[in-house]
Amino acid sequence: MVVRSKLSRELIAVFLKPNAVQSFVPAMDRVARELVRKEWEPMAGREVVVYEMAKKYTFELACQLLAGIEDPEHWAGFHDRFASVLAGITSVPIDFPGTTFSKAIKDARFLRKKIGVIIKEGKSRLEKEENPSIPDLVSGYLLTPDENGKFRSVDDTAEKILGIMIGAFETTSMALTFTIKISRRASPCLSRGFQRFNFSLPTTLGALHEAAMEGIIKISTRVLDPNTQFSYRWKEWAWRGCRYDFGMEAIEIMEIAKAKGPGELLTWGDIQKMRYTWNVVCETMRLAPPAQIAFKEALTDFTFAGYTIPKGWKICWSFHSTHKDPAYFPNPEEFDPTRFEGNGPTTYTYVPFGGGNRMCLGKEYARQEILVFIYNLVKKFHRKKLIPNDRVVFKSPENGLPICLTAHET
Ligand code: HEM
Repeated sequence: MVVRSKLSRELIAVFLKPNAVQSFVPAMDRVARELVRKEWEPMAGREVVVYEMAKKYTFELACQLLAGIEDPEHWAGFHDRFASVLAGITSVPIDFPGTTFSKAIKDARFLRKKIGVIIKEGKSRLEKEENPSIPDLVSGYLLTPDENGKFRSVDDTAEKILGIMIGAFETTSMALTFTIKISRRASPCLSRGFQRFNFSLPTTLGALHEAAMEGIIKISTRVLDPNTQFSYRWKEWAWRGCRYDFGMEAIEIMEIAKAKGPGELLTWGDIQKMRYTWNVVCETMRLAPPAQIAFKEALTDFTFAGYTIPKGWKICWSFHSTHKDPAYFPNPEEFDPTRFEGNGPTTYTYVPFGGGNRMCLGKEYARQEILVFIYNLVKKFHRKKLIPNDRVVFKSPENGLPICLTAHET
């Protein structure tokens, strides 16, 4: 059993390794653009709920890129069932009609069956191919034998795929929702500046200047000189100067957008340029970790804060406590993405993806899908929170973070 789960981990690790998932960026962008066209643009000026937008996007990606589902639209109706299974994992385990746990069991059974059908289709397709490729995780499972040289059963594969889809979809949706909740809105001045100056250096500086004049931000006068070369250093100053109140991520996103031809999809190279945006997301996940705990096993006896933990005990590690420790994060309640500049936090102090040999395998996949979503949102729209202080109940905003989108003028 242990060997099998190790093998399974290796298989997922190969599929999700950073240089393998790089090729997913255009596909992620295509899905996001479709959502912009079909769902977000028609809602301009009306209420949209960020958590729902994020779930739809991450779920569609999980269907296409992990499970190899070709008609994610058909599957869209099932994402409540995924949410139900997730709720069951953290519920009181009483299997009695009407309980969350009991509903989760039923929904898991339903989904396993549905995934099973996809797997069977994948299997017959792979059997017909002479040199079958591995375009998704399902194919990976079906084509890789276990330690006894046997291929996995449909049920076993369905179980694994269901687990990964659930883990992948909820955490990422949560990270996206909180990023929109916590990070500041892009200032209308910034966007006016973008339009007026066609996104160039004077744009940025002009927009910053305008924002400073309107009292939205406070920045050094040196940054405001529109004749200065827009070097990395300037950008850094601008970033520090406006201190994320400004939605600085919008600047780098607009610069990427400006360099793209019409219809040209994002690439991994573009994702690499979104450094500030990723710092904003990292800082959001520090304050609101999407997965809040992890279980670890003590490999030796050890003493912590006066308590002796014997070898073999299971330990519940709270990411919140680690992330709010002022020894590692001065003014821990302050939202400050600059903490992630340079080498960033020291090892095991920033752990939204866990740590050690069971650390999240989907970290790079998650980074890409989060940045692609933010790129598409920020590039197209201003956003206004409709309930600015939407209360966080348990671990998500009570109302899912309703916002109003307004398309940038073109
Ligand atoms: C923001 C998004 C995500 C967060 C915050 C997150 C967080 C985590 C955490 C905390 C763990 C447990 C680590 C530990 O015990 O030390 C984990 C495990 C895992 N995650 Fe993620 N995750 C995210 C997205 C994803 C995605 C998108 C995928 C797949 C595409 C994924 C696949 C996995 C897998 C396979 C494991 C199990 C690793 C193992 O047990 O060996 N995760 N994740």
